[in-house]
Amino acid sequence: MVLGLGTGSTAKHAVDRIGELLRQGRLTNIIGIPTSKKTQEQAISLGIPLSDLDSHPTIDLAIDGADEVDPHLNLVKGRGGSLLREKMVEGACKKFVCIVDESKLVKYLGGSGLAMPVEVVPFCWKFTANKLQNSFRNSGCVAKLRKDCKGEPFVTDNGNYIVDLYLKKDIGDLQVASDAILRIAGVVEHGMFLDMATTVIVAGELGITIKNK
Ligand SMILES: O=C[C@H](O)[C@H](O)[C@H](O)COP(=O)(O)O
Repeated sequence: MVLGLGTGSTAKHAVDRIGELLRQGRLTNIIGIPTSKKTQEQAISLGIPLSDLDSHPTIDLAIDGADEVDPHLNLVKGRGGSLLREKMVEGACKKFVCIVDESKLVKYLGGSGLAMPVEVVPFCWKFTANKLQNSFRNSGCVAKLRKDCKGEPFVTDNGNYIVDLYLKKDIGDLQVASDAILRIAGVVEHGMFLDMATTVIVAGELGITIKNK
């Protein structure tokens, strides 16, 4: 089985568990495809055999977290900065299981008021950020360059920057918004994962809910 290994505080538990099952001999014959350098390091430390999309262009199952989930199981991802590799790996999956707690459920993407990440090339990032902000001005969009803890631009695993979009209102048709973002030269990828999750597992006060596509 080829397994996409997600990134973030939630996915970390899943990767730990996969490592544990392997060690106990309860899981055999798996290959992991990590979605970030951090997950790659974690998987190596757990002895999980790894490969990549070049060698395994079809993935059986990916497990990952998300930042927002809308009622149609569309997601926002990338507040940890790993959206590009996640989108490549999870876009190549037969099944994509997303695990969240109920604080991640939103009425519409961007509805948490938190960042909607867009990965951009560093070259003239302000130009790209302005284009992004203008594209969504009707939704009260503010575009900000993400900084690291030293106040320097946050650099992704791919050597790019992240521009976070903060929205005051619904951006409307998500596919139209996605196409508009991807048409801007300088944009590499955005954190909206539309129609990609096949299952979302939601942990809440009253237990676990499983939502299937
Ligand atoms: O870039 C980060 C990933 O998209 C994460 O999967 C997402 O931010 C959710 O992370 P967490 O499980 O830590 O809330």
